[in-house]
Amino acid sequence: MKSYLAAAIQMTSQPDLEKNLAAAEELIELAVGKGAELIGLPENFAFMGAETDKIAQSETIALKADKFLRTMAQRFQVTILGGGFPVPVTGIPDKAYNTAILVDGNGAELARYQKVHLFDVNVPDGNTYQESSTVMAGIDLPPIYGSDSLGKIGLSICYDVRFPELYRYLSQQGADVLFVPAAFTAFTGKDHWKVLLQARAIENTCYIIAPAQTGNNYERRYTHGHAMIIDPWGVVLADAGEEVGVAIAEINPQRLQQVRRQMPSLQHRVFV
Ligand SMILES: O=C(O)CNC(=O)[C@H](CS)NC(=O)CCC(=O)C(=O)O
Repeated sequence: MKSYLAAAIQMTSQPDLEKNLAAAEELIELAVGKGAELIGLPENFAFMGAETDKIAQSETIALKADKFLRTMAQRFQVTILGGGFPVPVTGIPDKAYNTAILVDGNGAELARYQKVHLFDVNVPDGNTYQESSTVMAGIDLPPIYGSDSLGKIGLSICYDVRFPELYRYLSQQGADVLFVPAAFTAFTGKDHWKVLLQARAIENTCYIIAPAQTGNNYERRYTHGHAMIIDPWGVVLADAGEEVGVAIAEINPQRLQQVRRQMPSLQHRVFV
């Protein structure tokens, strides 16, 4: 593993696939221009809109998002995480998996994860979130991709961040870098987002790359923003604020080793 720059992209995706992919392309280009070699796009990067619209278009979204990620990774010779887009479930027409994929500079898929924890929560922001009405929950623990140059990369999506056992599993498998692409609500995000991410970084002594949605995506849906990269000590290295943009920071294996020497808590686990 070498030192390199990673990017957490922040966007305001809307119910418009082509528009979102065009915006994502610009932001990827911006990140590449700044030297990023590992780039994450947020949950719902390709489409963010009413659940019924999303499911109606899921076949097209799945095909185009997949192709887009491969094309971008190849064109810019970088590794890209597509932080969550709907992939239809065979035989069940009204359901899709909320899927994240990691692709390399050859356009090859390295890892795939289907979101396990679904956001069925009545947030006091005027919205009821019932993700399970259109999303099929994944049943498998997330994968880790071991890259010689970028380190061991673990996947997760958004609401998963509230379930520390998932990240404990990933760190036990040797993860160095944990992706948490999200579309956190503005309401929960203001109090929970940064704290949860820092906790996952500190307790697992891993880097966290957390791409995010921000602003008013559609109707009454407001997302929190603050795409960020956090180091294994819990220090926020970069924070995209609330505007569309990119948070960029160095992923450094020496820093990982240093923190793991200074705080060897992973070696002191008793139960899991
Ligand atoms: O809002 C939308 O339209 C799109 N959102 C999403 O796709 C997903 C599932 S509904 N959002 C979350 O998981 C938010 C979690 C969260 O905010 C928390 O854990 O507090």
